[in-house]
Amino acid sequence: MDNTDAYLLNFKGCYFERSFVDVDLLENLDDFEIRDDDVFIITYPKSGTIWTQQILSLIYFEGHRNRTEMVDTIDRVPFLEYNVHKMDHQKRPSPRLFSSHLPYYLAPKGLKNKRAKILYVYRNPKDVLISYFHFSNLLVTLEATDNIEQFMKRFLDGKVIGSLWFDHIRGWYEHKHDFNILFMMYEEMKKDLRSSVLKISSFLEKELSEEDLEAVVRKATFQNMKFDPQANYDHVIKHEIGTRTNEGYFLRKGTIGDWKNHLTVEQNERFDRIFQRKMKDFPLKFIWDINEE
Ligand SMILES: Nc1ncnc2c1ncn2[C@@H]1O[C@H](COP(=O)(O)OS(=O)(=O)O)[C@@H](OP(=O)(O)O)[C@H]1O
Repeated sequence: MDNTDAYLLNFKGCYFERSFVDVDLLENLDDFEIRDDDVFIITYPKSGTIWTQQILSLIYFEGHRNRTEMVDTIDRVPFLEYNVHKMDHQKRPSPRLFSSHLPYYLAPKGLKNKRAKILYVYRNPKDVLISYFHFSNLLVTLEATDNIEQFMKRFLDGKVIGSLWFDHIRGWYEHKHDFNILFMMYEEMKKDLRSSVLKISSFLEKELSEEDLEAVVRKATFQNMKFDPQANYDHVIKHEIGTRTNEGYFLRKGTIGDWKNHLTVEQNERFDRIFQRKMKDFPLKFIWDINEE
């Protein structure tokens, strides 16, 4: 039986997590007021959102020394369409930081008019798939399965939050001229976090001193975030959303190529064939297999 509708809500062709999505906001997205100094992190799920939230909140709020130490990342860089803590975004002081998994065609009009800045972070979809598989088994609000084949089918049918990976990235990339947008690749961030933070801060026109740069890089490593209660969403997922087990974490492995530990040779080849077919005329170059040190 297909349980998609029990967990997901389809709004104008894109799937959202049913339990948390703000339907009222979705219906009025076009008119959501955007400010020039707003910054949006836009991702397909499981591509590095929380990581980029951490980097941005450190750059903007100097989370390490500006009395924001006690504020969860989710409140510093809240999701637009998943307003978990019922914030009144119009009352938030500038500059506002947002996160979102929206497809390009649902973006508020102000973003399309190049007001505000967007960071679009993307990741090897095979690693996204594996991260998503574990996450779906962790959260009570997502449909669990212990069968990768079943999850892969769901992922390739686009019956997951954000719908089809291929459409999400293509949509944003092909419409990049409508937005003030920087594309960042998870694997590049992983390979060279320092250069990635510099690239991000330069796009945001936020100059960092050498000391601040070092602090951002240090606090945005996987190891540091995993043990930082404000950064790792532990409270939110365990006490507000709910988990099926006590074992899992939002920050699970944070590596490149974990798909190799999960997909069979046949599944990998099938995925590659679909990838080639869907992305063959796509101009953005992907370099997934950067070796980790
Ligand atoms: N600092 C750092 N370095 C490397 N990797 C990191 C980092 N922070 C988060 N992550 C990994 O990102 C994955 C979660 O993705 P998202 O934050 O986009 O998830 S969500 O869409 O907001 O639910 C998830 O990937 P997996 O570990 O492969 O499951 C996280 O571990």
